[in-house]
Amino acid sequence: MTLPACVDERRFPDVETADRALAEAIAKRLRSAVEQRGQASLIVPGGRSPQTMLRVLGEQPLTWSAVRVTVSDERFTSADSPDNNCRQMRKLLMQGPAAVAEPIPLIETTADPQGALAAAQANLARFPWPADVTVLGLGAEGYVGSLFPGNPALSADYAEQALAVAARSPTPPHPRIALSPHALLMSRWIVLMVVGPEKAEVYRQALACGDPSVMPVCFLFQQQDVAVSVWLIDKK
Ligand SMILES: O=C1O[C@H](COP(=O)(O)O)[C@@H](O)[C@H](O)[C@H]1O
Repeated sequence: MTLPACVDERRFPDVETADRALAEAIAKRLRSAVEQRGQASLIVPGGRSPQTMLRVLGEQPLTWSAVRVTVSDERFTSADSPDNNCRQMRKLLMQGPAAVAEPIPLIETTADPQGALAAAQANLARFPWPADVTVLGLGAEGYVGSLFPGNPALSADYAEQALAVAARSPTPPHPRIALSPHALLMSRWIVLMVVGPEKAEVYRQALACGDPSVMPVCFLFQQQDVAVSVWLIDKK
């Protein structure tokens, strides 16, 4: 299958090699952003795909105090819940050298669900856009972040969108907040982690599908402004 012009696929024989290569590539970009602009910004996903990579990335030498980090999406959970993506980011990435990076949470309290979207927007105003690096996981139904099939943001005009949008997982329990397609495409480099044969099959289906309202990841493939590297491990 011919790949979209914005996509380059990088295939790896195993997860360890892929995670180390990605951590080193991200660190290189963040280092160069700090050198050129005095600051750097990074978006990371929740879920299982990035877990080891985040640990390896957090050990990389760079001026982490100049780096702001946020998550691609968040669930309405308490900050100490194992399901909280920002908690995972702090626990895995922000150890060792990366402990001094500045985290920007999307949801800080579950006490005010009505005000949560406005609060997320306010937090995201502190994030230096465009993101130097945005890492995304690929969900089983072809979603990225918490942009699940049918989310209205996937069929709206991206240029008109807010940075964060309301989202709901098809399987309960948590309502969510997701970075919008507009926000995710405001990146200098996007990496899509496709880990394992099942996800590789989802990725191939998405390339063939081409409709973001059915397989949300497709919105990454239908643009020409941002390079998207697919970090592909299609073996067990
Ligand atoms: O719910 C979510 O799932 C996706 C994919 O997770 P994975 O465990 O299949 O890697 C993740 O990227 C997203 O941030 C998370 O909230």
